[in-house]
Amino acid sequence: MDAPEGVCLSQQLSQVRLAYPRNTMTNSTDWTVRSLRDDSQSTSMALSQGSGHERRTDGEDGDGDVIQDFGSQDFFCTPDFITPVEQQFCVDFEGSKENIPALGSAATMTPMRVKRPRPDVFGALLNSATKGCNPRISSPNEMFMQENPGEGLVSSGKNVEMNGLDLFPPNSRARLSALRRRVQSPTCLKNPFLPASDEVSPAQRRPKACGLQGNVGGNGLSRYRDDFHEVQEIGRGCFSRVYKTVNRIDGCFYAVKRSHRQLRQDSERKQALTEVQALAAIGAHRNIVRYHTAWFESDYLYIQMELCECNLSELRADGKLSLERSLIDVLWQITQALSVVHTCGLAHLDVKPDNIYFGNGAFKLGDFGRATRLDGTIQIEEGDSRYASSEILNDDYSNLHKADIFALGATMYELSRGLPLPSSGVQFQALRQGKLALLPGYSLPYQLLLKDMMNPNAKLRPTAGDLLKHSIFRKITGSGDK
Ligand SMILES: Nc1ncnc2c1ncn2[C@@H]1O[C@H](COP(=O)(O)OP(=O)(O)OP(=O)(O)O)[C@@H](O)[C@H]1O
Repeated sequence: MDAPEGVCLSQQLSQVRLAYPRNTMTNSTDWTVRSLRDDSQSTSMALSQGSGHERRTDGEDGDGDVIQDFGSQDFFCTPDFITPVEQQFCVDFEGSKENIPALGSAATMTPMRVKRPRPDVFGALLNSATKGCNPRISSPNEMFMQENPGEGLVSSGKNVEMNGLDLFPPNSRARLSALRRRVQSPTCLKNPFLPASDEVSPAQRRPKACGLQGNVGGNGLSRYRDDFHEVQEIGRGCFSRVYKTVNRIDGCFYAVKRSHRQLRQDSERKQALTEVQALAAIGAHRNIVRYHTAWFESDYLYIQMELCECNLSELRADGKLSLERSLIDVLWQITQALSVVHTCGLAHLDVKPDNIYFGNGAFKLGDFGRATRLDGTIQIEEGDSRYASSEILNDDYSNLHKADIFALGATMYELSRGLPLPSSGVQFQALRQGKLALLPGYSLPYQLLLKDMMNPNAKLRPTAGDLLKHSIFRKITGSGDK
């Protein structure tokens, strides 16, 4: 062979090295190596001399030459790769499926697995598939090929395997199911910054196999399952179920609320999103149940929120809320929440003991599912009639912030009295006329304050801002001018 041919071969060999993974070795076609080595000996010494890669062993072919690195027969294991004229080596995998058959095209090729342990490759692959990060990618195979050119591929007859899973053909549902089965929820991480009392126990951190019905998204993947470990169901309302969960990344507990129904119509989605959008608009406040994020999955709405311990109805039932002092504390904190809500131009419209939570050392207003704008630009859905003021019942929405004050007064009245409020009848009417029963054991200023808050005339009720200045809170704030 003359020099130019040798140079050409060297260039081709270096291309092969770029294109083909190491260790894809077979010893079945060493004739090609031998002939090439003989031919190229004069100009491609690096292939056989001084490189230190060549090693003599007793190979199966009896020849005894198995070369384990660059220049070995492994780079020439198929006739495809030794085509001498206008040879087209695949340097760029770039997700092109055209490259794939070449790996398995030799009839005599011994299947040999090249595995690189990549524990997260499926999770990453599926995650990015969900998020549609690359619109050019139409299958997990292509995704892997783009992200890991030339890596982890295994020749196995007609198809190519990755980590033992045959990934082709691409349009196979069974293949996707197999892929899905291989995805294991990661274990929840421990948050080292949490106090010991808030730590998630090892049992709670353990991955769980099953849970919510219909938890898998339309593309077979679940953000809920991926991001959260479900501990238990903690409550049900008319609209949703609420689960105690642990976030797998930050290791903290959260409440995740999932709609009962699949929300397919735009109108029902819009309605369901009221709570999310109201909470997002208001922002974080110590006395408002904190909203973190929300998403749709299989047409169910999921809302990630701060986890609370209990609500006021439960506290009252446990006898922990009977003292005036503790009720004034509740009133002070929820009035602060209402002050923020009203300042943001919103009304809650469903203030009641069930929707006031205790968690992280504070009382918090929650369930903003009926929140609306004070300016009346959003359709109003009335809340629980037991706490509804007379003007709301008469469809007068001109003082919506005062409707919240009435509902908070009614809430405090109910908790103080220890009896459920009527939803109709004489007593129901009396309360809307400002006729409150005496509350034995409670101070006069406290009772008068509740009477003010439940004044039949909305305009005469104090605003949240007025309330915060009331002298009854002096012990809490150390100030107050009334
Ligand atoms: N952030 C939270 N932390 C702890 N428990 C919660 C939380 N949010 C809700 N819950 C529990 O889940 C139950 C149902 O929640 P919620 O009342 O908000 O459901 P809903 O269907 O949206 O409301 P509604 O029935 O009032 O329309 C509550 O009664 C409460 O026990």
